Amino acid sequence: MVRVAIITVSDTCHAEPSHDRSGPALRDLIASKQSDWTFLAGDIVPDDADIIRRAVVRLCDEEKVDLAISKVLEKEAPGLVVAMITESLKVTPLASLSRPVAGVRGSTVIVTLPGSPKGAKENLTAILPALPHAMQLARGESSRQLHTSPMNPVNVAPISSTTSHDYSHNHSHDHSLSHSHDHSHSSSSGGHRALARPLDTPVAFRARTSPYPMISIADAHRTIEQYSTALDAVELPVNPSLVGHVLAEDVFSVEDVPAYRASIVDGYAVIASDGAGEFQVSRPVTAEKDVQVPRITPGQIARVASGAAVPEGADAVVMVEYTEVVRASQDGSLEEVVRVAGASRSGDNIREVGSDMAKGTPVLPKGTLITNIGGELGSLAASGRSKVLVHRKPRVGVLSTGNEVVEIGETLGFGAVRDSNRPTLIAAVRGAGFEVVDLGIAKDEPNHLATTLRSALGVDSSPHEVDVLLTTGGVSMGDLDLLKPVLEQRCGVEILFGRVDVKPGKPLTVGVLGKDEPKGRKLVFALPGNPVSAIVTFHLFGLPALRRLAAHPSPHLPTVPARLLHSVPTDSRPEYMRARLRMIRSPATGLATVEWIAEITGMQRSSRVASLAGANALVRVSPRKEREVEGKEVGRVGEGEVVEAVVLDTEGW
Ligand SMILES: Nc1nc2c(c(=O)[nH]1)N[C@H]1C(S)=C(S)[C@@H](COP(=O)(O)OP(=O)(O)OC[C@H]3O[C@@H](n4cnc5c(N)ncnc54)[C@H](O)[C@@H]3O)O[C@H]1N2
Ligand code: MOO
Ligand SMILES: [Mg+2]
Repeated sequence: MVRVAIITVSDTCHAEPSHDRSGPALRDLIASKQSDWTFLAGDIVPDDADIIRRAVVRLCDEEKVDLAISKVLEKEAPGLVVAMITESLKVTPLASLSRPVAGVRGSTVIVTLPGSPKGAKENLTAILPALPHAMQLARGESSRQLHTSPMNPVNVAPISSTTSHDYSHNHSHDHSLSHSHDHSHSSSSGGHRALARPLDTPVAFRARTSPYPMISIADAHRTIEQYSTALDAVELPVNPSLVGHVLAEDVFSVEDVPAYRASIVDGYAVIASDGAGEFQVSRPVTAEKDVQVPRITPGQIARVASGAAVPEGADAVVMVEYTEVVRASQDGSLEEVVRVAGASRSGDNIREVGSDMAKGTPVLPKGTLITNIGGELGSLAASGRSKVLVHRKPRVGVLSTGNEVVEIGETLGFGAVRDSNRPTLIAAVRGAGFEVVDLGIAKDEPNHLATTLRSALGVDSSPHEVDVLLTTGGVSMGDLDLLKPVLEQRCGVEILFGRVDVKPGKPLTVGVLGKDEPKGRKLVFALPGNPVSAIVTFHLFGLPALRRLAAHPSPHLPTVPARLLHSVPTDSRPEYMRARLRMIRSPATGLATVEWIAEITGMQRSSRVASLAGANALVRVSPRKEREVEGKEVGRVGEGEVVEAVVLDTEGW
C-alpha cells in the first residue's frame, strides 16, 4: 500500500488554508489515477526552511510515507525532473527556466511541483506512471536494478545550485536541507561537485553553457597535485629497468669499493722507499677474480694491470712508461730485471680499500631518481645491493574516443578522422618511461564507453587495470561528448574539474576514482579531442602527474626564458604556442652569455598537429587582459620580447 503526503509551501495558504488549491487538486488527481493509494495528513507550511524541513522529516522518518511532495529532497532523481520539464515545455517555453527537483529521503520519494494547480497537475501527470517503480527502487527492492537504472537516486549525482531546478524564487531551503548538495566551487578543496548532465538528458534540455567553472592553470595544477601522491614502494632488482624509478629508501653500501687495494695504472708495483734503480721482476698480476697475488720484498717489483690487486708489500705503482727492460728471457715472454726511472711516494697510483665507496656509508638518498645517464644505477650496482626499494611507476591506459576516429591504414570514409592522438600519447608516455596499456578506440556510446572505462580502471577487477587513464575526445559541449557523464555516473569517477583557462585545452577534464584511498586511487585525464590540445595538455598536466605518482623529485617540465623571433597575437586565454627553441651563445665570450630564441611553428590551430612537428618547447603567451599599456589591452606580443618556454626536448640545442 502506497502512502502519500502532500506538503504545500505557501505563506498565504499557511495563513489561510482554504486558499490552498494545489494540494486538493493533486490529491484529486492521484486519487483518480491511483485509487489504491492512501493519503496521510499532509501539511501547509510557510516558506521557511526550518519549518519545511521539520514537516518533511516528520513525514519521511516518523510516518514513513512512500511519496511526499515538497520543496526538499535528499538524493536526486533527475529522470523525474526531465519528465516534468518535458511536460511543461509542451505548454510554455518558459518551462526551460523552471527548476523542479525530485529524489528520495530514506525510502520516501519526494518531488517538487509548481505552485499553480494547473502546473502541479501537469507535472504530476507526467511522472505518475514512473512513481511506483521509483518507490520500489527507493525501498531497495532490487539492488541490481538499482545499480543500473537511470532512475536510481543513489547512483544519480546531485546537481549544484548553478543547474538545480527549483520553482522557488528563493531556493535556500534546498541548500539547507540537502546533505548531498555541495556548492563548493573551490577546485582544489575536496567537495564532490557532480555537475555532468544525467546521461539520458534529451539534447534540447542540456545545459547550453558548461556547468563546469573555468579554473586557472594554477588551480588545475594544485588539484592534480593533491591527488597524485607517490605510489607505494616495491622491491625491484638492481638492473637497467630501474631507470625512471625513484628510491624509496636511503641506500648504504654493502661492500667496500674497491674491495682490495687496486692499481690505478698499468705498471709496476714498487716499494716506494726503494726509490729509483734496477729491480728483480716478480710474477705479474692481472685484473682477475680469485687471483693469487705474490708478496714482494725490498729489491723486487711486480708488473700489475690497471685495476689489478697490488701485491702485498708494495705501496706504490709506477707507470710502465717510466720504466725499461734491462734483462728478459730469451723468447721475451718473461721480464727478469727492469729499471725504474724515478722515485715514487707511498700511495702513488693505488686506490685503497673502500676509498671509492666505503662499506656502510651512504650511496644514494631516498627520493633519488634513477636516470639513464648512468650514475645512480652504476652506484647501486657497485654498492653490492642486488635489490632496492623504489616507488612503483604508474601504469597508464590510453584510449581514443569518437565514432569518427579510425586506425592508421583503415579506409577513410567521409567524416572519418585518423587516430593521431593514441599513437602520439602512447609514444609520449613510453618516452617518459611509463608502461602503457593500449585501450584502442571507443565509440561515443554510453554503454560501450562505460564498459571500456570501467574495465580499464579495474572497477570490475579487470586484468587491464591501470593507475592513470588518458582518454581523448568527448569532453566539450557536443551532443556525443559523453566522457564527463559516463565517468561520473557509470564509473564512479569524481570529476575534479572540467574546464581550464588555457589554450589549447579548455575542456581538459580530470577525475579521480577512489579519492579517499591514496593507495588504490586512479586518476583520469579526459583530454580534449583536438590533437594539439590532447598532446599539449598531456605534457603540461598529465606528465607532471605521472611523474609525481612515481615520486619524481621535479615533476614539471623545466622552463627557460626565450626571446620571440617574431610577434604573435594574444588570446583571451593564456596560450601555449608550439615553438622551436635554439640556444644562442654570445659571440664575444662563447659561453658566458647564453640565450634561447623561440620560433613559432606556423599556424597554431588546435587541430593542426603539424604545429607540434619539430617543436621542442611550448611558449607561454600571456592573455590579452594581462597585457595592458596605458589601460589598453595589447593584442600582440612583440618580436624580441622574452617569454617563458616549457622545454619538451633539448635535442639539437
Ligand atoms: N560549443 C563549444 N564547442 C567547443 C568548445 C566549447 O567550449 N564550446 N570547445 C572547443 C575546444 S577548445 C576543444 S579543444 C574541443 C574539444 O572537443 P572534445 O574533447 O569534445 O573532442 P571531440 O569533440 O571528440 O573532438 C574534437 C576534434 O578532435 C578530433 N579528434 C578526436 N579524437 C581524435 C583522435 N584520436 N585523433 C585525431 N583527431 C581526433 C575530432 O574529430 C574533432 O575534430 O571542442 C571545441 N568545441
Ligand atoms: O582549447 Mo581547444 O583545446 O582551443 O582547441
Ligand atoms: Mg566534442
